[in-house]
Amino acid sequence: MSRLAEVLDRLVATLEARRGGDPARSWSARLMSDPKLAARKLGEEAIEAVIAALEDEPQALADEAADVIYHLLALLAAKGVSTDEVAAVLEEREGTSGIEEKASR
Ligand SMILES: N=c1c2ncn([C@@H]3O[C@H](COP(=O)(O)OP(=O)(O)OP(=O)(O)O)[C@@H](O)[C@H]3O)c2ncn1[C@@H]1O[C@H](COP(=O)(O)O)[C@@H](O)[C@H]1O
Repeated sequence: MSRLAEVLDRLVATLEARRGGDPARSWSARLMSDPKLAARKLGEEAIEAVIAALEDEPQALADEAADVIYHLLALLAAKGVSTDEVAAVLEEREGTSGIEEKASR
């Protein structure tokens, strides 16, 4: 398994462990108890990632990418969408061309 896949697995487990926890002590618990906050934070982090990319700042982009991934996982958890559901969509797309898929829409 890749290093990213391993850390994502641990992060998903951490989020589940924080579910229902004290929002004052855990940012994950706070995000999962407030899906609108989780969605807003994901949007903010995505914009920060775009800015880092446009400003050509590789380390800032890596930092913001980590924020985006964490907040996306928290939003999925908050909305009860499992990472298996996302994996199933990605698996379905494997072997297809993104360009062809876009053209058929
Ligand atoms: N990966 C993260 C992670 N990434 C970002 N964040 C938090 O997300 C919040 C983002 O809020 P802000 O945008 O206001 O903060 P910011 O981006 O630093 O501020 P700006 O630069 O945007 O002004 C910060 O409080 C970060 O600490 C994270 N909080 C938690 N985790 C993971 O979740 C675990 C459990 O954390 P708790 O749930 O807090 O116990 C941690 O051990 C980590 O593994």
